[in-house]
Amino acid sequence: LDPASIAGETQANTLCPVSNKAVNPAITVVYEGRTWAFAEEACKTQWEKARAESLYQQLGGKAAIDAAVEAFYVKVLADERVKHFFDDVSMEKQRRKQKEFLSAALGGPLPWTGKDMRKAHAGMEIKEEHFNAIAENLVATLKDLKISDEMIGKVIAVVATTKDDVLNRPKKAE
Ligand code: HEM
Repeated sequence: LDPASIAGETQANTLCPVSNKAVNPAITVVYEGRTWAFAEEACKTQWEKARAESLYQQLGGKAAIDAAVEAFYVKVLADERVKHFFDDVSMEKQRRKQKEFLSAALGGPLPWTGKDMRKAHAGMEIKEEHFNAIAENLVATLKDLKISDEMIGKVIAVVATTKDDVLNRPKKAE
């Protein structure tokens, strides 16, 4: 993915995030403080529709995801089943990365540029019970935030797509 297709904090993107063509600077939308520019009106329409339909936006966008990840790691670090995995981890960095990863996975506007989930968890000996404990903490967090069971189910379905990679299981045949 070309960085020129990502709106910056202070300047708009120069390549269209939908068509990858040069943008028309007159066709823009401001989303969470960043100005996104598009090549065509149709690109803008498509992008806005994708945002509107995303779990990311339905959950409340950046503010909601950030708050959820903060509360999630409070639970994780209090959970005897999994807290030891994070003993030597910078939690400030971890919270930032998880916000970015989950935001992208749930359909937020910014791409994930970190490690793939298999590499990120390689060599940690994470077992299914650990994965399930982590998922349980996420469900409890979302319940605390009064997210509906239907939405929680959808979020967990997205998180579950990382399971084989996080557990370092062989990839399923495609
Ligand atoms: C449930 C799905 C999970 C997701 C979406 C997830 C996501 C992530 C992400 C985005 C990172 C940062 C990757 C990077 O550095 O670019 C990470 C790192 C990490 N994850 Fe997970 N994770 C999941 C499950 C787990 C589980 C089950 C455990 C252990 C119980 C775990 C333990 C860790 C640890 C310890 C790191 C830090 C590695 C380091 O910086 O040294 N994760 N995870």
